[in-house]
Amino acid sequence: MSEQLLQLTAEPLTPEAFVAFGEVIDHRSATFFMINDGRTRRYHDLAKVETLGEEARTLISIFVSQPVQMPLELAFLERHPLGSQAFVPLHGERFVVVVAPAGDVIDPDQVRAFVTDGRQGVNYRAGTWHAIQSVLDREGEFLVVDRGGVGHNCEEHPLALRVVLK
Ligand SMILES: NC(=O)N[C@@H](O)C(=O)O
Ligand code: NI
Repeated sequence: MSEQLLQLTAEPLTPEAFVAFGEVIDHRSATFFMINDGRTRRYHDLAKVETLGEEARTLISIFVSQPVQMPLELAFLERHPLGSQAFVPLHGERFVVVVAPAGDVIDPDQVRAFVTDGRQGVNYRAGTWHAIQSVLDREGEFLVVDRGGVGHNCEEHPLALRVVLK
């Protein structure tokens, strides 16, 4: 039996809409305190880095990704059970975010699609199902913070998806 194609329209990303999946990394919606003799605003602790399991450690990487074409056709979502994963654009790149709540089965009714505004990053909570990075418009460079260590930390869940922008 062919798998049902799930069609989604990407909504503008907001911290409130994303709360079930992790955090939106965006200083514009955050508080700060002054440091460096009043020269720097520190927008502190914007997202929770999770690193679980044997020899777990935090990795800082750079992803340079080619843009996706819309509508975005996806065949699976993935999850990282042993750690969070954050993506922060380095040059104002917009990207598409597709997520579903953690759990061993994905309920199609709970899958959500978002589009960022170029100033936002995301931090997927450990176990949150998500599409692989999907940058729009042009080649994108992202700072990525996620988990290294022993153990398998990337699982896929087949799901036929088509995502459109409004
Ligand atoms: N595999 C990898 O490092 N990246 C993916 O997890 C992704 O979410 O893009
Ligand atoms: Ni991932």
